[in-house]
Amino acid sequence: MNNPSIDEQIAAVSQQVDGVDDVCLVWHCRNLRTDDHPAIEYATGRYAAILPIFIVDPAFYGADGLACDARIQFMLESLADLAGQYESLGGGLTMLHGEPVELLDKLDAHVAQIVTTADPTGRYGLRRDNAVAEACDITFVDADGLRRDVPDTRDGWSDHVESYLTASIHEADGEATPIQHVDTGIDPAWVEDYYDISPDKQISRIGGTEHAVQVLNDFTGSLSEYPGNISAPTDARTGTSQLSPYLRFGCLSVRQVYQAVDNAPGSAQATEMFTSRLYWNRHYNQKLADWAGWMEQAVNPVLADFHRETHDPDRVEAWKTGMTGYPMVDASMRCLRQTGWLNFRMRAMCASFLCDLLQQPWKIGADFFYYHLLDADPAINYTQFQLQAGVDGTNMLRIYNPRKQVRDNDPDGEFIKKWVPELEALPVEYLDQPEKTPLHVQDEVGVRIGETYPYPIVEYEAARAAIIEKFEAVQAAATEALQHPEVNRRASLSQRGGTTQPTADVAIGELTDTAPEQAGQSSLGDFT
Ligand SMILES: Cc1cc2nc3c(=O)[nH]c(=O)nc-3n(C[C@H](O)[C@H](O)[C@H](O)COP(=O)(O)OP(=O)(O)OC[C@H]3O[C@@H](n4cnc5c(N)ncnc54)[C@H](O)[C@@H]3O)c2cc1C
Repeated sequence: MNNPSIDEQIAAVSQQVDGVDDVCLVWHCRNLRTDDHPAIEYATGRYAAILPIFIVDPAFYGADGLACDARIQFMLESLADLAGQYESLGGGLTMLHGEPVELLDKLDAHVAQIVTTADPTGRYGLRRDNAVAEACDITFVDADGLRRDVPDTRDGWSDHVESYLTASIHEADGEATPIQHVDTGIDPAWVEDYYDISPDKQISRIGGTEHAVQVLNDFTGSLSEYPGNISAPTDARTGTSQLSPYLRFGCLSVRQVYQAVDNAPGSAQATEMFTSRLYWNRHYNQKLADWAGWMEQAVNPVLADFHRETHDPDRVEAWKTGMTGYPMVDASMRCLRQTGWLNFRMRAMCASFLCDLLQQPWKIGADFFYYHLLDADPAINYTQFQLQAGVDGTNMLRIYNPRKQVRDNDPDGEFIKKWVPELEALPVEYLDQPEKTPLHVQDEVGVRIGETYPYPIVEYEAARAAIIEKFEAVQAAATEALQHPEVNRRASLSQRGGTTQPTADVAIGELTDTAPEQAGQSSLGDFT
C-alpha cells in the first residue's frame, strides 16, 4: 500500500498553506475534540487560519506497542469523529505519519506557530515534547486544571482545579478563524490497514465525541443510581459512567463532563461521589505532570526492586490468563482481556493479588493492564498500580481478600459464571473457595478442582502473612525515604477541601481482612 514519505507529506502541506499568511498549526495529541480545546481556543482570533493535525507516531504501533488493537481502533474512531467535527466547521483534520519531532520541525517552516496542549506524559512523551520545543516555535497551552511552574504544585491545588472545572467552555468557531485541511493520504482507514489493526475484544463502545455525548447523557439520566453501582463488577458495567476511554482520549474534557453532571438532576450524594472522581482524575494527572517517572520506576526508591527476588513467570502467567484458582481474580482478568474494562474495585483487587499475595513486581502488572485497558491512562494506571502494590511506601497494606470480594460483590456468581464458565455448574456457596467443594458435589456437577479448574495458586492466609512480614521488614526504610522532599512531593496526595484524595472507593477496612489496627487507620481522610 502507499506509504507517503515524510517529505511527500510535508510537500502536500506546503502546497496548501504556503500561500496563506499566519497559519497556526494545532497539534492534537490526546485531546480529540474541538470544543473546550485549549489550543484551539488559544489560536482562535489570534491567527488568520488554523491547520489542525494529528501525527501517527510509529513508536506506539506494531509488535512493541503498549496498546491493544481495541484501544487503537477506539482512537481511530475518535479521529474519524474529530475529522467530522472539523468538516462541520468548514475544514478537516490533517493526519500525518512519522516521527513527530522530524515532522514538526519540517512543518514549522510553513506555519506561523505550532500550538498544542500541555498533557502529562511519561518519559517518552516528555523527551519528545522537549525535543519538539528545542526544534520548533511551539506553545504548550496548559489550561487543564493542573498546576505547573510553581514551587509546590500542591499549594492551592484544590482551588485551582475547582476554578478550571467551573470556568466557561469555549466552543470552536470555524467562522472566527477558518480551518485548513490537507489530504496527505493518511487517514484512520489507512492506519488500520497499514498496521493491520484487528481488535479481538468484545467492545460495546465506539470512539468519538458524538458517542461520548450519548454515553454522558445516558449516565446523567440515571445519576442517582451511581453510588449503589460502583463496587459489584456486574452492576458497575452499566452503572458507572463508562466515560473513561472518552476522557482518556479527550473526546470530552473533564470539565465538560463535570459541568454536565453538576447540572443534571440527581441526588447530591451521587453528584458529589461522581465529581470527586473527576478530581481524582486531575489528581493523578497532576502526579504524572509532577514526575514523569511513574510509568517506569517505583515512586519510593527503597522499593525499586521490590519482589524482584520472588519473580516467578509461572505465577505471572496464571494471573494474566485467569488461572489462579481464585474465581473473582480469574473472572476479572479474563473480563479485562476480553472487554478492556473492569471497575475500580476489581482492578485494585487484581493489582493487590499480583503484588501482595503472589509477590510479583508491580510493573509487570501495570504494563499488562495498560496494554489491555481501553481507557489506559498513563497518569491513572501506573500511579494506581503502584499505590495498590504499596511501592509508594505510605500505606503498604491495601491487601484485598479475593474470597471476601466474591461474597460481597458477586454473591449470586453472575460475574464469575460469565467469565469462568468451567465453574458454571458449581453451587454458589462454593464460589468463594471452590477447592472446599465436597468431592461428591464436584462429581454431581461435573466440576473437578485440580482438573477442570485449578487449585488456588497460593494459600490466602499464608500468602497474606508472608507479605505483611515482608512489608514490615522494609517499612522503616521506606518511611525514611519519604522524608526526602523530592520523594515526598512525588508520593504525597493532593488535598481537596481539607480531605485527602483516597486511593480506594471505600475505607480500607471494608475491602480487606486487614488487621483491625490497620483498618482503624484507614478512613478516607487517612491516606496520606
Ligand atoms: C490498578 C488500577 C488501574 C487503573 N487504571 C485506570 C486507567 O488507566 N484509566 C482510568 O481512567 N482509570 C483507571 N483506574 C481508575 C478506575 O478504575 C476507572 O477510572 C474507572 O473504573 C473507569 O470507569 P468509569 O468511567 O465508568 O468510572 P466512573 O466511576 O464513572 O468515574 C468517572 C471518571 O472519574 C475518573 N476516576 C474514577 N475513578 C478514579 C480513580 N480511582 N482515579 C482516578 N480517576 C478516577 C475517571 O476519569 C473516570 O472515567 C484504575 C484503577 C486501578 C485500581
